[in-house]
Amino acid sequence: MSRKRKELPVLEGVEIIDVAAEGNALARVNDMVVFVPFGAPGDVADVKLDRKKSSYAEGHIERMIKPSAIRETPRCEHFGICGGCRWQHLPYEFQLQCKQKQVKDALERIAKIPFPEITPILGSESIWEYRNKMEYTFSSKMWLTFDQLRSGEEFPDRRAAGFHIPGAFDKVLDINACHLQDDLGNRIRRFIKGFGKEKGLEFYDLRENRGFLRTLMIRIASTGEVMVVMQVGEDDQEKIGMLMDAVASEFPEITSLQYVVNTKVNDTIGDLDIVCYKGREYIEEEMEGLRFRIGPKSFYQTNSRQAYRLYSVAREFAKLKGDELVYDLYTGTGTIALFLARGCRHVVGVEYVPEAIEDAKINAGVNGLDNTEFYAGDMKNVLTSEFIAEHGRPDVMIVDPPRAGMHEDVVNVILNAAPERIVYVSCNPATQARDLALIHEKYDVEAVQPVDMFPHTQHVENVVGLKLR
Ligand SMILES: C[S@@+](CC[C@H](N)C(=O)[O-])C[C@H]1O[C@@H](n2cnc3c(N)ncnc32)[C@H](O)[C@@H]1O
Repeated sequence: MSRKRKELPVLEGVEIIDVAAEGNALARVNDMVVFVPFGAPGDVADVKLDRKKSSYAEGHIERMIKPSAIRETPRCEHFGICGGCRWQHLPYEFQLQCKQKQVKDALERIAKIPFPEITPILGSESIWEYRNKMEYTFSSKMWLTFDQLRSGEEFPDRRAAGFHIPGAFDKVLDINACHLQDDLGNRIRRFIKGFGKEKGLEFYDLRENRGFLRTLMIRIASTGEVMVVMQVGEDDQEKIGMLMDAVASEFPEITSLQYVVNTKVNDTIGDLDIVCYKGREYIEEEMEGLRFRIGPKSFYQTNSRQAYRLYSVAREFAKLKGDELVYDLYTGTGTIALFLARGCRHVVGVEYVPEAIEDAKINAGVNGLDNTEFYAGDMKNVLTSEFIAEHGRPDVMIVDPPRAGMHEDVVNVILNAAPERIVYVSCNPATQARDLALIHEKYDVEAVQPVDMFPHTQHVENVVGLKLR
């Protein structure tokens, strides 16, 4: 979304024919693929090119000639500027079809292995307010839209709280309402922004690395518990106390109010001490009677209800009878491991982040599950043939790697361990398909079930059940 556009041509009367990667729409003009953000299949429009490469181009809709019949009015006032929900103008049913196709295409074009019919994607029951966690950034440099710039209006007060614009690290789109989380999240953010302005608390200058209000994380659990973590750029206890007291008194429903002082240049807080100002240090999520403690640094699937459906699919594909040894690789805070622990003999969880492993152990204790053990470290270093000799050959392996998929060494150790079943949960069908092509050496795909965790985005989760041949 650069403002310094090179003078490239306007392509007239372009028909959008499909959706493509990164949530863009796609057109074909004289054998050239043109990616068009916020287009809809069926749109006919004049498209101004912004970037041209040898094999493809990127452009934006300059003039709509005939909008697609499937278009819907986006709910969000920030649609088209905010990088978040790029598919709000597409009906939810159509979004689901696109995600189903994304999974099928990856299996056909990348994995190139036989697979059974893909069961219809499990759509999200809530398509709004489905996120349990949101993170906002405060900035002294509000992003000005093209319309605002063209209007000639002056914007002397550019303090903002919202989201980064892709490709503009120092500017933030001021958000009035985001519909991805319960409206309480909007009210808390708006209150802190208003309070900050009223009391003269400096909004962070991301270029100068100066200021007080930096970021805000809001978690609203399905149990109703609410966590707020305010990141500030100065260790000024008077200001911190004033802000925290005001938030606590305005929002008594907050059960965990925390802050962190960060004077570093980057705004990651993984290495910093977070101070609990009021309430408990964690909130709890609940799933089938299991309680999961979530601290400010803990990972938890952001769509709680769909996480339950995702884990239920994983459990179904694992076909546990009760006496199995299960490995849960990339276990995070051990949620899948604990979810399965009641239905098998023993679970071994492995994960990179030591704090997540600590959470997993705590959650095992909270739930009285003594048939689990967890290990922290890089998968390719931890999961070795020695590790398997020591902990036992697994009957079932659940793998849920990050977007990059699995390291080839890890795939090889899994193939040598040869569990009866593998359940591969993935947030990236392309890398999952790449890994499946290797796993296919010894395994057949038994079942494929996509799950939608993120309505209005192009992201899709996919679960594949595999059986040793
Ligand atoms: C998609 S998350 C899965 C989390 C968990 N299964 C859940 O549902 O909550 C992927 C996890 O893999 C971990 N991870 C990433 N790279 C890793 C590596 N090289 N070795 C071990 N774990 C890794 C991440 O920290 C993250 O917790």
